[in-house]
Amino acid sequence: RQAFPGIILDRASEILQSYDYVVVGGGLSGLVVANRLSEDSGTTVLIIEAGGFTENEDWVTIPLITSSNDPAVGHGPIGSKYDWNMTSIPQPELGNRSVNTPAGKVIGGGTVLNGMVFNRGSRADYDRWEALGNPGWNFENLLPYFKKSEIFTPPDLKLEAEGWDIQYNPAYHGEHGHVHSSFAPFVWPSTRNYINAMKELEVPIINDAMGGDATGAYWFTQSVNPENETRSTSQGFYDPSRPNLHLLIGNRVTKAIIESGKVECIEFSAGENATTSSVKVLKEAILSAGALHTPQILLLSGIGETAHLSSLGIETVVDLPGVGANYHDHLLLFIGQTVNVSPNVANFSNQTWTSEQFSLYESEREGPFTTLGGNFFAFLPAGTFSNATALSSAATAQQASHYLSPNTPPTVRAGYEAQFALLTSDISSSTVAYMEFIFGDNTILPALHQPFSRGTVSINSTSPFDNPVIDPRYLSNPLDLALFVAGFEYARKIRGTAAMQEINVTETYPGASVMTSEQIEEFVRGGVSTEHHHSGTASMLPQELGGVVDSKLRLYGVEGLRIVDASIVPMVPAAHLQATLYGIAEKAADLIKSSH
Ligand SMILES: Cc1cc2nc3c(=O)[nH]c(=O)nc-3n(C[C@H](O)[C@H](O)[C@H](O)COP(=O)(O)OP(=O)(O)OC[C@H]3O[C@@H](n4cnc5c(N)ncnc54)[C@H](O)[C@@H]3O)c2cc1C
Repeated sequence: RQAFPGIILDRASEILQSYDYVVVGGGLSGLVVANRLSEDSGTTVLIIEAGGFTENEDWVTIPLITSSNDPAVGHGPIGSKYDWNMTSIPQPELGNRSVNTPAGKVIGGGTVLNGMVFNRGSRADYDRWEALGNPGWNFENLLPYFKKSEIFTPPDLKLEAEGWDIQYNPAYHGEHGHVHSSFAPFVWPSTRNYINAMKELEVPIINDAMGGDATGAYWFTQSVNPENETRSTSQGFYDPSRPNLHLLIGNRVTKAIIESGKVECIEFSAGENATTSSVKVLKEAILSAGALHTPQILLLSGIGETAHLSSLGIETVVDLPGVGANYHDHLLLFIGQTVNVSPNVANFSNQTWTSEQFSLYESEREGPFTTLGGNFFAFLPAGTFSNATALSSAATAQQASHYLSPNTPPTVRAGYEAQFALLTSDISSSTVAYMEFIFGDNTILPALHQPFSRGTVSINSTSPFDNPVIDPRYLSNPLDLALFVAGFEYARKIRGTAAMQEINVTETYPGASVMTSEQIEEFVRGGVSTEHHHSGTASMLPQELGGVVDSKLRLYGVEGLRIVDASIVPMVPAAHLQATLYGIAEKAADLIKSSH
């Protein structure tokens, strides 16, 4: 082979001895960073990814199938060979349930598994990052990067002809990026009732929520390529024609070797019994293994809290107590319902109808197979769906870090206190959303978007082939449970509106057996699951606040090592995470380029 064939490599022996940049993980963030760094043909870049490529199976690419777990339409990639198939440790506040925590083990990472909701949070969600000590990390500064990543397509005129009033503002969108954002060409008829229900409840309808005004109800885009109505992933950022970009698949990074405070090499291996190889880093290594694996790699490299490292016999290279701390996530709750309007998702139980719709998708790229089951969601401030005054008093009465794990390091505690102050004061804000309400025909799912609880990702083995220990400590702060109870009750209020009653929206699960606050609490504990927005496990924060990276995403204490993935997010925004991460990775690439 030539020295730089620009190919996908599946054997360690084929790679060069050294690269300017080694990117760990070819998921969402890793592929964006690798793309931008390799734009300069004189710069050499290697990506090392544990998984491989998909074969563009229907269950990965067709929006309805891939985002569904409805046996009538088929199962998506969760639980498949493209998933790491991990679970959390038992969660005491969830009745000791372990929660499934799917994560992409594939080129494209989570973007191959995800539900394709593509939206951004409110201005205030991002401005908080700057307030926590990260200069330049605010909405205004991020917007150009959000736009840079995106290939936006306006709604099809057909939707307007059908009477759907979908507005957009071109100033908030980009057209020259590599991930598609588009509106599904099909809208379930019940959406009209949802929209009217929101109006009835005086929830603002936002014309285009991508511009930082995102508290209210709105149409959202999907990461779907409108030309063929198939999933658009971060693989769009992978350019195989570049000879200076190498991609090694099927290999797991086992650790970073640090000498005299600088990254020297990245070690990797194809399997537990395979040999370990290493590649020299000339400029920087970028960890983009995701919020569940990046802390594992750091800990295996001797970067973390000394007490944790020494309990496993790992020598400390950098004592950084924030590694694996500040874990937080959005949680959601399934509540079942039926609607009486035609068609609705219950039609999928009719095989003939489903086959007809599938044929329509195959021939015209139209119909319900182009959607995720819903196109219009609400992101609401606490004051809209709960008694914000009571919640605010309860938060104010709390000692900020009382509900953290007792062995939380002091710097992490201090960082949480700063976040807690923001979470508490924003309960009364009208521009910060605390819960999302996902609408579909068979459910209204409340999802917690400003969690007060914090957990950890750690390790209990020195083998890089063992899974990390995921302890989200879901609902460990009782304010999260209180928010859920209010969210559950608000979902009933939505169902009770005249607009929803026009189509007889009826709760089928849990139904009348769950009425009191205590019963709702029990239902929440038994039912919540992850919305897959794991964040914060290597937070961008000042070191005295438990930070792992600085505002240029450089790891404290090591030269030439940056982190670019969901683990740097210090406080998760009230939005599904991918659109935010695409923007972060774009900004990170510029930060890296400007320092060399
Ligand atoms: C089931 C599911 C549904 C979701 N739904 C939505 C949604 O609808 N909308 C939305 O906005 N977001 C959604 N998300 C979230 C979003 O996809 C993730 O937040 C995002 O993919 C995280 O990006 P990342 O770069 O941090 O990590 P990832 O995209 O997870 O990439 C990490 C990559 O690193 C690789 N890796 C890990 N460890 C190693 C190692 N040791 N060596 C080599 N490679 C390694 C992994 O295989 C993976 O490819 C969903 C996620 C999931 C899992």
